[in-house]
Amino acid sequence: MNWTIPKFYGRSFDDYVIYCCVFVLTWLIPWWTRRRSVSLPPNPYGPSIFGRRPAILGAKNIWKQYAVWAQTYGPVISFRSGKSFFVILNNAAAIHDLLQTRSKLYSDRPSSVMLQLVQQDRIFTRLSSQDPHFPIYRRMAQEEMGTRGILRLLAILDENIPTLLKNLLSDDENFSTHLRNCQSSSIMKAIYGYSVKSGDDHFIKIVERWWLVVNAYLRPGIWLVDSYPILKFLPRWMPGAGFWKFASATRTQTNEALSSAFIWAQAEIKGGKASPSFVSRQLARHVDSSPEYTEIIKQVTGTMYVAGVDTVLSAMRTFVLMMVLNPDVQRRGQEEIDRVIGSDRLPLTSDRGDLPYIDALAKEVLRFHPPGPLGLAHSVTEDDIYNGMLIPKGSIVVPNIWAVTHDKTLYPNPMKFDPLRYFNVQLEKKQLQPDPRNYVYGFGRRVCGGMLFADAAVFTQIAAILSIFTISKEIDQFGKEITPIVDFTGGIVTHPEDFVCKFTARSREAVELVTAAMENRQG
Ligand code: HEM
Repeated sequence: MNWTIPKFYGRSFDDYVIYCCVFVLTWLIPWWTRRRSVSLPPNPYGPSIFGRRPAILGAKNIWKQYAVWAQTYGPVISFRSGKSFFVILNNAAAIHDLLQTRSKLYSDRPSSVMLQLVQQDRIFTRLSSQDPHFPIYRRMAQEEMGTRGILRLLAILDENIPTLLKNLLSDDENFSTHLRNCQSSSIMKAIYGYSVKSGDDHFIKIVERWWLVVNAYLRPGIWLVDSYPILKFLPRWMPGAGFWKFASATRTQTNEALSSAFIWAQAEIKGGKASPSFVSRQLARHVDSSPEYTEIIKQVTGTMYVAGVDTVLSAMRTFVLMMVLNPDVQRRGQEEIDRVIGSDRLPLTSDRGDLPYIDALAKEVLRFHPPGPLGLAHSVTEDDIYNGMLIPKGSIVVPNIWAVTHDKTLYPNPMKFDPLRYFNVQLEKKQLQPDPRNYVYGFGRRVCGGMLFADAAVFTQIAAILSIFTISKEIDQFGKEITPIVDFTGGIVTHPEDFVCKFTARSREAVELVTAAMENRQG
């Protein structure tokens, strides 16, 4: 029998063989050789047998473990978890070189099958830097919360302080709840023009229920379907397809969390009753634009709430813990407030320039425990080579912010809580320690979209609390002081583990000041 080789598009099979050879010789082999000549960053776990690693990013204290490994393996370490390849950057130089200097390459976010299934890949913190809408998201955040926009928002932060102080006066046991409500109220007002009436607020509950789920279950590496995307074709009734149930419940929750307050704000604007807000200004600015813009405003503002409450709360809980454990620092802060502000009024956001010690104290809180010790993971869009190591395209790149803010070469004696480290006169070597805000708010094109708002909120709450209260150790039933342990939860945003303490009003005048501030607010 005679075999005839068929022709495709007028070319013979031989032609295609030759094209393939040319492709392999001119592109594939050099690429392969280049890739083989550099090695991956050291893997502290050693070779993996089954290709799957435990989900580790949100584990408690994992940032400390990475920092310890960095001492043995160098500042850049890597490992594989299922199909994901993780690169952890453990010092300021590596973070600067990759996430800042090569920001164009390193600004993507890791996506995953699960994120797409729950439709979370459109929220600000998760949006791909390759998405055509990404520059619009960033521009919007800049317009509303950048150096000019922030000036409109400072009054909101000041307005919410009297309620916080009043709540702490009447019920210091639940100080975390009061701190959370204060920050939630400020954000809801700034974003939607919505005034939160009680801690039991309907909109806040919706968002917080959703965020609890997201924080706990949407970390890279948790779901098997992320490592083995083929699993998404499993019929929903099959064992192992339980992720479908989670995905569909979370998708509904996501939609509700992003839409509820937004729809309320739209109705207020339509009815001519709205107070100025992020939503009202942006809707007015894009009044003739497509519905696409409305969707973007909804995604951006919804993310602002979730990104902005837990983070500030974490910093404030660390502040309270540090005040319990460092009474000298607390006293010094109070002295500065008494000297500069006096006892006739509460400190305001605008007092920052006159309160350098409180300013330093706020920085030290962020350094001592960055609310996101591992920041938010970036992802790299091309193969890259750094210091002779290959960072493969698609790697999940994690900045270990905690390791930087506890690097002895930058911050001597890093476990000491010491605001004086930012005053160069205090340092024998005259070496100024870097401002930790350069690290704790993230890097490059993905730097925190609400950084100035967050920073002003942390400063104002700290100054106001120290002007009215002394925070101290709680006394147990046997009359002994309870010393809290310095220990932090796992998660993306991490908090001090629950602890008890007392808020005692510093004087009768302080109590009267709070009462008067509340009356002014209501009047
Ligand atoms: C002390 C409080 C806060 C800290 C420590 C903090 C820290 C961070 C960090 C580390 C990132 C990731 C940056 C990166 O990927 O390199 C981030 C992103 C972000 N933050 Fe904050 N944040 C805080 C408060 C806020 C507030 C109050 C808002 C809004 C009102 C906000 C909005 C955002 C947004 C929208 C992003 C996503 C930016 C993007 O993906 O392009 N944050 N933040």
